[in-house]
Amino acid sequence: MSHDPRIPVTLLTGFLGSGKTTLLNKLLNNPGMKDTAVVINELGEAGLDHILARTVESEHVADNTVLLSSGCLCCTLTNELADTLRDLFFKRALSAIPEFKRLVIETTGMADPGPILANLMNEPVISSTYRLDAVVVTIDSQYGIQQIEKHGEARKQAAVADVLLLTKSDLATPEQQEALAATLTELNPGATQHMIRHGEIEPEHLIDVGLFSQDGKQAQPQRWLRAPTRSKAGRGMLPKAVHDDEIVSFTVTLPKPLTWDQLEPVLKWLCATFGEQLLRLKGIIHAEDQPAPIAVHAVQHTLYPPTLLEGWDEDEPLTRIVFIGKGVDELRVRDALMQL
Ligand SMILES: Nc1nc2c(ncn2[C@@H]2O[C@H](COP(=O)(O)OP(=O)(O)OP(=O)(O)O)[C@@H](O)[C@H]2O)c(=O)[nH]1
Repeated sequence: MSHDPRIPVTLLTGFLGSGKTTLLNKLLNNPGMKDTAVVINELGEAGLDHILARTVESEHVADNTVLLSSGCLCCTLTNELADTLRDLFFKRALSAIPEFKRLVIETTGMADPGPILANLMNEPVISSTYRLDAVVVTIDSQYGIQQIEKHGEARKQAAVADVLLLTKSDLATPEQQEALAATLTELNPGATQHMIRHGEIEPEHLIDVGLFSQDGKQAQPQRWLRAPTRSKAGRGMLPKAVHDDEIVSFTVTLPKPLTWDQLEPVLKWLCATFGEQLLRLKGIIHAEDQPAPIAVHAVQHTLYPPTLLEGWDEDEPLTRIVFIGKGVDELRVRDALMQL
């Protein structure tokens, strides 16, 4: 287990028209974002030119911008995403393009983030050179609730987010804004929420918000996990019943330290059991056989190698594992973990 030198990736997604491109344009014009490579996935050829023109205002970014336009990253283009990321990495290594320090991937509005995340993390060359920093999701303040209710894609996007951006706040009433914030808190209590207009937000809220910051130092694991120190429901309380297709997010807090050797098989079993239903798993583990806390991460069937963190930044070390899934049986998960 070691610190992570890989290139951080921000996955920017959000429903059709929710403000992804507006946000990206603003971000890329921020001086703090100058060493950024960008992969943009648009459905169809239409609109590419104007996006290109708007996005690539700085030459630095122009060289490092790739457009994938013949399909959607989550369905037809998964290999192309892998090829593109590999290509960018090798060009960077050969100094054929300006050295970039981070990558932003903008998906189409109908993208299912699950397969994209799995692709990012499962392809060996990609996962050895890039690491997911955060999933940033834009949600239209006016129409977001309707879109989440009607479209599974919008719901999944919001559920896996680390950062939720409630866009177009100038177009929504205070009631709409409050209702959307409450809906999102219920769907994804662990994500941070920011209300924005015209894509304006400081990059520090979206970039390097994962486990490690740009200078290679550990960022804030607590912020990365975004799980309450104490489960709101309290230990031992029964979780709500869920429908098979409902996206749930819950945190399991373990009462005592354990060893990685004890925990790993159970996490692998959970990944194998829930597979595609498990959109994301993130955890900070108090392992008594390790000198410091460890961070774990899983997507669908895959559990990733754990990372050793620097130390606890809270008084009482506590194992917390966040599950985000569709139809994941919370009771079964708690049962399996509590038996440790
Ligand atoms: N009034 C207002 N309009 C906004 C705001 N943010 C974005 N828009 C407009 O909303 C429309 C859609 O924004 P885009 O940034 O293109 O949205 P997108 O998510 O990239 O759209 P797709 O690529 O189609 O999924 C554009 O006309 C933007 O100018 C905002 O804060 N306020």
